[in-house]
Amino acid sequence: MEQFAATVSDLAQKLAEILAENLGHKSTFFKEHCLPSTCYLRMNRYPSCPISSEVFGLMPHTDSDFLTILHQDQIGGLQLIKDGKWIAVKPNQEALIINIGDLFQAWSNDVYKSVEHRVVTNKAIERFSTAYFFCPSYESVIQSCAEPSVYRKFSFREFRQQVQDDVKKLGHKIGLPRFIL
Ligand SMILES: O=C(O)CCC(=O)C(=O)O
Ligand SMILES: [Fe+2]
Repeated sequence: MEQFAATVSDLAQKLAEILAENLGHKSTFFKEHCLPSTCYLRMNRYPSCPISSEVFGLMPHTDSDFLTILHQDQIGGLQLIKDGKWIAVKPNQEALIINIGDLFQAWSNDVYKSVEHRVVTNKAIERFSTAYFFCPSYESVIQSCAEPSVYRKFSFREFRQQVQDDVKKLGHKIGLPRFIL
């Protein structure tokens, strides 16, 4: 697991730099703000569920980070929204899935989009996945790399707090729309 974390941590740094350079920004932001101590791994277990059509493994959401690197087993269940339709992501244990998170959407001024995804459960078989969340420190300020900016600048702490408050009050995350100028 430590080896996996080290490998995906390097990969996340490289991908973030490439995605930033692609927008014309040779950014040191990610090296300075996204450290091994501010990123984290989550191991997900989805028990089998006889009423799978009524129960999500994971509710529809976007990730509150820059990038997520995901490894899933052969069971399947991850879906993402494309043109208003839920599309199943074909399970492939030899592949990693890269998701753009909310912070990259804000940083790129909506050029990169944080994809909405969910997990449906399997009637008979449990499923496992491992997700690496590429996050900055709570003090880091996320600001658009282009003008005019779609979102006001915010600290990662502020963003997480707003998400938590919304989930508590409304039962779901609002996310970036809270920060539109
Ligand atoms: O288990 C999966 O395939 C997705 C996990 C996920 O979206 C998350 O942990 O945020
Ligand atoms: Fe997710």
